Amino acid sequence: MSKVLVSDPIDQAGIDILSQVAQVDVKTNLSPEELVSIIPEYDAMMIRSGTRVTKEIIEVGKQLKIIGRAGVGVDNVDVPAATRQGIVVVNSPEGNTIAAAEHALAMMLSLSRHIPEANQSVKNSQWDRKRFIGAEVYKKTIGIVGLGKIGSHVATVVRSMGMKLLAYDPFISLERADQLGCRLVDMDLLLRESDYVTLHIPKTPETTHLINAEALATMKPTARIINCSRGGVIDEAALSEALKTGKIAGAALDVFESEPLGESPLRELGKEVILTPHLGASTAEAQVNVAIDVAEQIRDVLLGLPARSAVNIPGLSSNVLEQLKPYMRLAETLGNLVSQLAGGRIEQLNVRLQGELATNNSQPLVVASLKGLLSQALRERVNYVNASIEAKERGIRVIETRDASVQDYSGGSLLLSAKGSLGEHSVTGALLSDGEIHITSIDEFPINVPPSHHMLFTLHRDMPGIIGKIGSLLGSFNVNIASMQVGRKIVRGDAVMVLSIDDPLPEGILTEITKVPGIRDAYTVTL
Ligand SMILES: NC(=O)C1=CN([C@@H]2O[C@H](COP(=O)(O)OP(=O)(O)OC[C@H]3O[C@@H](n4cnc5c(N)ncnc54)[C@H](O)[C@@H]3O)[C@@H](O)[C@H]2O)C=CC1
Ligand SMILES: O=C(O)CCC(=O)C(=O)O
Repeated sequence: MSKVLVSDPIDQAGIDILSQVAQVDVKTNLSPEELVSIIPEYDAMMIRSGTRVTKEIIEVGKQLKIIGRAGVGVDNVDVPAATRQGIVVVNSPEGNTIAAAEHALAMMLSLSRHIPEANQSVKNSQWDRKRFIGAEVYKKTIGIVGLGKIGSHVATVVRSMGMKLLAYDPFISLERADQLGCRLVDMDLLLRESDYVTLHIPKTPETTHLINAEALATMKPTARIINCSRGGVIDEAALSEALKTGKIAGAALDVFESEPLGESPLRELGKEVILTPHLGASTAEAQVNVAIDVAEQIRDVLLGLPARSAVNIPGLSSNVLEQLKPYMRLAETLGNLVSQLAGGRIEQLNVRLQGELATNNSQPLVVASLKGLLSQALRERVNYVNASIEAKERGIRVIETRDASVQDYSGGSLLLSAKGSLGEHSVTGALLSDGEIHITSIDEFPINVPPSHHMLFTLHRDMPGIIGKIGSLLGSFNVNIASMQVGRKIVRGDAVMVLSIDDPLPEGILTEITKVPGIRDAYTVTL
């Protein structure tokens, strides 16, 4: 039975799903050393933001197949290291959207009305109403940085509160911003005109310290900033200074450069600052959503099924995946076949999507072709996650082409050709109406055979008696032929023969076959 380590608090709904297929160990607050020592026995990890899944943990986690992040941000996982090791990393892109947006809104209103300080004063038996004069958000301008899922929900709500909306997001269209009632502007204008700035961006090299001393100096002295996205997008030292010197009026932060927040000048500030301990996703509803979403994906991957929100399998959204899955099987089979025909070191793989297939996203098919191509060399070490990296590291050049004009099979066909140190070979395949894979050409010779576990291919002169000779030779070695087909372009020219055989070819027989007059080459293949 598979073993899953849950190393952060996860809702029971997720644990129940995992328990259907695995032994689930919930061990929270582990030190990095403890994690390193126990991770080798686990097939999957489920985490929130508390666990840092470092390269060291990944490297010793030899059994790991999947790391599930019950939330959005995967910046606490070394995704490149996981990818290299073929570990799928999944998240829950939407499970906590509303929770995080509502936390930002709560922060904005709390900051405007000094709710935390006012609450504390009443609890301290005071009744000071003058100290807590607030500001209304109605008719004020809010600048939303990052108009993705959370930023969009914030926009929808603040619009209905009568605020004027500015947005900065270089990856969002004018139409989308328009739909949300936002004026898309540059960052400088957003900072200059906003009474409230709310950040909803990932932490990337571009967004790190996006809000620095210079940016803060641009803001109005009455402006307030809210960060419920990622620590590090604000320079905390510069922010503390700007608050202390009155360059801006307030800040509400849920996330920090280092978590848990240690010694910080932010702690010394008064009612102009609200700090929460990364609570954006902490609602009962969001925790159920993300736990179910991620646990289902871990369960599926442990059962050999694809994950719907993998962050490190390029181009595989769930819709694309469902539609292309049979063709990915085809691509993988053809990749495996062509690598065995080409033999030696492969230098280049051409992937041609033909007919209807030419209108599809090629990336999943390329990845599947590479997985098949490398499966002889890497066996189970290669998967959809690391196939592209492994190919790149081996210097395999990948060329993708499309030809919609080829109308050979309904649904289209896929042609792979591999060029290597021993020559070049090509194979074409398609799916028949029942979804069965068929190899439809070898080195441009038309054939129509389903792949089988053991196969023998010959290139020979099309002349009487040759098929009989191969049959007798195989018989003399006690090899049983399950099926046989010949493909040729012209009568008595060159031809290929494809045999499905019941057992692997015994040692030495391939050399005997190549000695048969008329046989130019012979290849044995295991699929
Ligand atoms: N505080 C908390 O507990 C939570 C925090 N988050 C964090 O909130 C952030 C936003 O999450 P979602 O809206 O779900 O992500 P999303 O991917 O839907 O949206 C992010 C947006 O940021 C934009 N963006 C990327 N680089 C940018 C740049 N340089 N400048 C401006 N915009 C840029 C993208 O175009 C995208 O529209 C993430 O960092 C996520 O980790 C999410 C959930 C809970
Ligand atoms: O797991 C959590 O509570 C943090 C959520 C979060 O930051 C995210 O989903 O990106």
